[in-house]
Amino acid sequence: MMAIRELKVCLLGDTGVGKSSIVCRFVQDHFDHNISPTIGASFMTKTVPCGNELHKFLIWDTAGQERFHSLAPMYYRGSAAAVIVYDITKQDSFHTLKKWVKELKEHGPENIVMAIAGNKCDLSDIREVPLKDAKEYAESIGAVVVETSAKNAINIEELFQGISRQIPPLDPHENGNNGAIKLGRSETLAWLPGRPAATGQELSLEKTPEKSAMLPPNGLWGVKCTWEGTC
Ligand SMILES: Nc1nc2c(ncn2[C@@H]2O[C@H](COP(=O)(O)OP(=O)(O)OP(=O)(O)O)[C@@H](O)[C@H]2O)c(=O)[nH]1
Repeated sequence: MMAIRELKVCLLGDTGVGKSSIVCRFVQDHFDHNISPTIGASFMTKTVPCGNELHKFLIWDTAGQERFHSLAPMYYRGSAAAVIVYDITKQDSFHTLKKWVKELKEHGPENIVMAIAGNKCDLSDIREVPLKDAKEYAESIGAVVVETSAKNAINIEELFQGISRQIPPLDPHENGNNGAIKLGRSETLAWLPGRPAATGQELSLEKTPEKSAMLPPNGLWGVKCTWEGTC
């Protein structure tokens, strides 16, 4: 049995830190020296295995330029995870990262997984942000942290694997109060686009409309689950 989960992920951070380059490396294994600044946001997907599940990342790469800041809530709202990127050669970008974390804590989804990427680690000879500082900060906010290089394909897969590991697995054999949903053969949970579902909210099952399931206590963050095979 394999569950496919769609996980909305957004990338946030200063302009020029390498958000688009990270996504491009992860999805297409490609690096473009002349990549243009993002206008608004761009969208890509990639599916990776995680234990007994497949995680389909729905990746929203936001524009880092200040004039686009007000659009960000559209992308982090309903996200299962946020990748907040700074450039290890620019201390300012690390300050901006802290502002994003504050905004996420105040206005983002309650259970959002935060992953910090210190990008451009191929330029460590001109680094301004010590890895130790990033690790201490990440620990203080309970975030995953890794230094990456989109250019040299360092730790890009690991960054997304780190997110996957933080997403609690769904257990189709549990039910009710302890947090999972029992589904029959080939049943599909309704998609809850763009908003976390409330605790205990009822979901209709698309293929068996007479049945319903209760959401786990911590909500599902807009996750669509397709169970294949027999439960
Ligand atoms: N040396 C090095 N350069 C990188 C790396 N990642 C990105 N760059 C370069 O940094 C510049 C900005 O990269 P982008 O991916 O456009 O940055 P961004 O954060 O998406 O920028 P916005 O779209 O404006 O928010 C480009 O010239 C990239 O080629 C990296 O890992 N190492």
